[in-house]
Amino acid sequence: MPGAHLPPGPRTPGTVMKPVVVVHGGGASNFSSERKERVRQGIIRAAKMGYKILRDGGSAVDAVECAVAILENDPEFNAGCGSVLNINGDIEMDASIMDGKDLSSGAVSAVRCIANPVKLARLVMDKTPHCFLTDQGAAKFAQDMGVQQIPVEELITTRNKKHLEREKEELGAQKADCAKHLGTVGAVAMDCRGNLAYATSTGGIVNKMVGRVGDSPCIGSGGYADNNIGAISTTGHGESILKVNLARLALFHVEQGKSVEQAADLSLEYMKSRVKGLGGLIMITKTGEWTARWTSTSMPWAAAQDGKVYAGIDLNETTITDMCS
Ligand SMILES: NC(=O)C[C@H](N)C(=O)O
Repeated sequence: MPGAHLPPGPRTPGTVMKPVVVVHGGGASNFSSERKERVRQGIIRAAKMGYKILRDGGSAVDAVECAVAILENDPEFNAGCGSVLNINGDIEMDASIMDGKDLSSGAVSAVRCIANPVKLARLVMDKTPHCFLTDQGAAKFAQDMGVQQIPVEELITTRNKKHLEREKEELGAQKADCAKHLGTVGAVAMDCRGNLAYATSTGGIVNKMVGRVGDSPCIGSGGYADNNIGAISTTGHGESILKVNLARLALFHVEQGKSVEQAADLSLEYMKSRVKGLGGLIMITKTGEWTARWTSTSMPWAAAQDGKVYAGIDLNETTITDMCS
């Protein structure tokens, strides 16, 4: 069963916490078994790389940025290379990142022709007085920061071209089910100093209008991190997630004393009953409890802690392996 692992206890200054990273590959419908294996390998690789940073004493923010960048570079996931296409057959990507130590945040939306939107979001957080840059302003900032421009063709996969064609034939882009909203990526981490962070990155939803911005870059919807509560990254139908502020809603339940799993389920169920939205989330509380929960058909996820890697895609399917295997 994912989550509810032994909390390492409350933090006092100087206490060394047990680091943990949890990643997701987006709320999804069913995969072919061949693709499932590639997705599983990708998600486990990201968790292991994020954990390595934590184990070497790195920060939670560095770990989530690294894990999400790895998934952005993997064409199996809907973020960076592998992003779904909008109505014009173009790619517009959204990403955000947050440091739970001081609530500093960075986000970008509608960015094109860069490999790693999460790194641009990190630059917004670290190098500007703002939290969120969009479209042309974000593109200009990327240029000023020396972020390499790449041709959009490098981000577009054959699978996503076919996906858009199919979607246009079916004319089903506005459906609130999660089946079409695959593959957004996210990570949450706690470092050995007890700091929490999250990052989320996405190509959004297939056949979206030009300029459509989803939940993923919106602090409080696509994710949140506060050392005093927990860290969370969400996925699913963006319009539904925005309407209920899913990330902050789940952390509110944690603040009210709910367990990490209860908080996850209460917020996901609320989104389902109130706006018929499906999705999923990964979350770590300030005491180090973690979980991965979803109402979509499946959600690839992996967690790394204490030399072990936990992973799953479908409900009731968790594998536990040694980190070095
Ligand atoms: N797959 C996803 O999670 C999609 C993302 N939440 C969006 O609506 O932009």
